[in-house]
Amino acid sequence: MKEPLSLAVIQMVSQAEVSANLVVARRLLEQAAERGARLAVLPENFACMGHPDLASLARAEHAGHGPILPWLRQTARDLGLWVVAGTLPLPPDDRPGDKPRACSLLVDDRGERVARYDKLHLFDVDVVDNRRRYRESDDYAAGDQVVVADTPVGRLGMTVCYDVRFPELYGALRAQGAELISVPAAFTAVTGAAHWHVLIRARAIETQCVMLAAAQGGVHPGPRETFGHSAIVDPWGSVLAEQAQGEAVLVAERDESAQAQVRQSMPVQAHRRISVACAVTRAHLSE
Ligand SMILES: O=C(O)CNC(=O)[C@H](CS)NC(=O)CCC(=O)C(=O)O
Repeated sequence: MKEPLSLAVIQMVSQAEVSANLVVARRLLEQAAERGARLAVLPENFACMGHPDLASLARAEHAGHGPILPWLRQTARDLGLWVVAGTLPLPPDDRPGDKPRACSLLVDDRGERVARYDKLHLFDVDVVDNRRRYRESDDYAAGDQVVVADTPVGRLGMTVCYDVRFPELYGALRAQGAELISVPAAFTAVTGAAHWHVLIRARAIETQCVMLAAAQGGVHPGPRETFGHSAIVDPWGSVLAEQAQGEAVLVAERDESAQAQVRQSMPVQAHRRISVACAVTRAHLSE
């Protein structure tokens, strides 16, 4: 018998203080490891929601003085767990003076960094909630790369939150062989209620990938309310596990033969008539 490939999605209600969020994240990752997970996905901004000075935090992390990266390496190593570290603010590796990006890091079970994905689509949107206006580009610059990485649970495509509204990114990930797709998120309560489930299930169905959607779900400083409903969705679009609000650990097994069956019986990748050129446009990059 092959060892099961268990996947975990962590839901949090992160606050402004980094150290307190890291204590919570550690406890939830421990639960994921105890339940047999090989890879776990943390939500967007797991370590800081409503942090007053993201630029300084990003600079400190890049310089190796921040609290988050050493914590991440240590936790992954202690628990023997691959971790998708939701997002944290980091400048580009080779340009530490640049504006931070919303960076999703993949670390392996020895705590080594395996991949870095910088959120491509920034949430500059007017929403009818108590904040009304989101301008993510005030704090962050956009990424410029599509990223897949091989893990023991399969080939992972990396995305973040608002990206989930841009199916061509997911098509590019499928074309690059993705079998699982991570979506750390902090959807607003308003847009989440209207669109979240449709979007994550549609991306699962279109790509025939497992969607690992790790959300923030509750009330944060601001105040700001996030939708939650973290979920693991299988390649047929079925929701295998879900949590509406509050801290949670979701675990599900990757069924490789079921995924192969879906892809074989409905070969959408072979049927594709329109291929979208997979060049990331730089036109929207700020600065
Ligand atoms: O700013 C932070 O503290 C954390 N980052 C976020 O919350 C990000 C950028 S503001 N949120 C989204 O992308 C929401 C997308 C969304 O809600 C939708 O597409 O409807």
